[in-house]
Amino acid sequence: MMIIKDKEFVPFISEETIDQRLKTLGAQISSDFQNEKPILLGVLNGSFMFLSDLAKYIDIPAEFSFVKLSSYSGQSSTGKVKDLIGLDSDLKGRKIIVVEDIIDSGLSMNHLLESIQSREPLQVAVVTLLYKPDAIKYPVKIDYVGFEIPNKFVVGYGLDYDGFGRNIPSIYQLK
Ligand SMILES: O=P(O)(O)OC[C@H]1O[C@H](OP(=O)(O)OP(=O)(O)O)[C@H](O)[C@@H]1O
Ligand SMILES: Nc1nc2[nH]cnc2c(=O)[nH]1
Repeated sequence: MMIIKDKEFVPFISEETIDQRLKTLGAQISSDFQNEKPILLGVLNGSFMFLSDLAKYIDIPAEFSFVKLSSYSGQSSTGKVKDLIGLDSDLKGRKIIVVEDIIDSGLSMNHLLESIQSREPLQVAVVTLLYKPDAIKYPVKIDYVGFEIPNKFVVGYGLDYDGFGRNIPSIYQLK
């Protein structure tokens, strides 16, 4: 059991289980993108640990870059519109692999994909460590999923609760 601020969390996915899954994902991505020189685009803050560990199992030439979604700017039919900030790579004509820690409602990934598409990449694939199929409100085509999980709040391995818990090396679930 672990307490972060006012909430209790219980162990959910171990370091060993994550590591094994990342080995498989890395091998799949390496095989699918051989000779393609993809750009792996991590979405901060949550993806920092996932992308860093996954990168070690990617054994093809690839570039690595990070972006962040601003908290919001303006409104759209889907609610808050988030802008893509910090992009320092030219995506035009490139194969992009977007790397997220979690897809929950799908809102963030939908906004992200719209922003990325406007930069005219050749192809966009999505990899997420965690996916909550029961929480999805804005459907997303996901190419690689680490783990499908129930609709319960999780922390650790990059994911925070109110800013804390990102440095926990495994994943915990709200009790
Ligand atoms: O599918 P959704 O319902 O949109 O939720 C998923 C998003 O929520 C988290 O980001 P958050 O905004 O907490 O930022 P962080 O990565 O800095 O923790 C996560 O990293 C995803 O980007
Ligand atoms: N930490 C954390 N962030 C999220 N963002 C969307 N879903 C989640 C979740 O379950 N945990």
